[in-house]
Amino acid sequence: MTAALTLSGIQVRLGGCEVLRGLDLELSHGQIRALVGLNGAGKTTALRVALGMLRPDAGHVLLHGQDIWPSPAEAWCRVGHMVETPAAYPELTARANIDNAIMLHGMDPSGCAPRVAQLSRALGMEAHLDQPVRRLSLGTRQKVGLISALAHEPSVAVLDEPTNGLDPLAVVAFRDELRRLAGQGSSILITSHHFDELARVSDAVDVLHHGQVIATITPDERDLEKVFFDTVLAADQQLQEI
Ligand SMILES: Nc1ncnc2c1ncn2[C@@H]1O[C@H](COP(=O)(O)OP(=O)(O)OP(=O)(O)O)[C@@H](O)[C@H]1O
Repeated sequence: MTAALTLSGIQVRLGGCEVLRGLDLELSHGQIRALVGLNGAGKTTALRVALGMLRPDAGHVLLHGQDIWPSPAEAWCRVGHMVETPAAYPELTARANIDNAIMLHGMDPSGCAPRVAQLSRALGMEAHLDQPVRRLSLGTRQKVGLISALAHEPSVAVLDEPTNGLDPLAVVAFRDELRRLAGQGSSILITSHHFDELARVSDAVDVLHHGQVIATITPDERDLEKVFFDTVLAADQQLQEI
């Protein structure tokens, strides 16, 4: 079966630095896959490439088997995403921001209203839907971003540090939501620094180090945090010996 999302041989140079150095990654149907790595490892850059927000210097990005270039905006619209700015228009209400995102995905906001209501309830966001985003706390803005990314039940979702700033109740609700989406066949790529959370929700965790995937861990088999540190330390040791 064709993968939902494939990144192959991705190379990116930014500001004279090699940020991604031949990154390969495959997201299967119904899979929750995570990218972990130290600050600056290239996680956000990889997601931006996956979404067609950044053109790689080399390599290919395939969405459901089709190269996303030369129409990256189309691919971007087909994928649920939250990378960098959770809610784009601070003067608009949370609901208007969410509706804008739904329209960006080519859907009718009224058709997605029940789903927005369900996600808002689950994430504890109902009371804030009609407030301007500029008045919302950081965690509440994050919820706006998550609802915007998931309201249209995307076949592929790409989420950068989705649980940042969420309260514990919202973290649990978000985890349930990811599992529900994956159970329906959606594929989800996330980044996070929260290993406990990743161990609970991910099917596979890729360790990104200096722009390359150096290991893939199945979290239910092993202590994720320990394997991460061992893998990164061993890679650095090898580099020093060269
Ligand atoms: N526009 C840019 N110009 C130059 N360098 C950049 C640019 N964007 C990112 N970088 C560099 O690319 C590297 C990877 O950044 P990226 O944001 O992808 O890392 P990350 O793994 O997401 O980090 P973090 O865990 O801190 O979020 C960093 O060294 C960063 O400084």
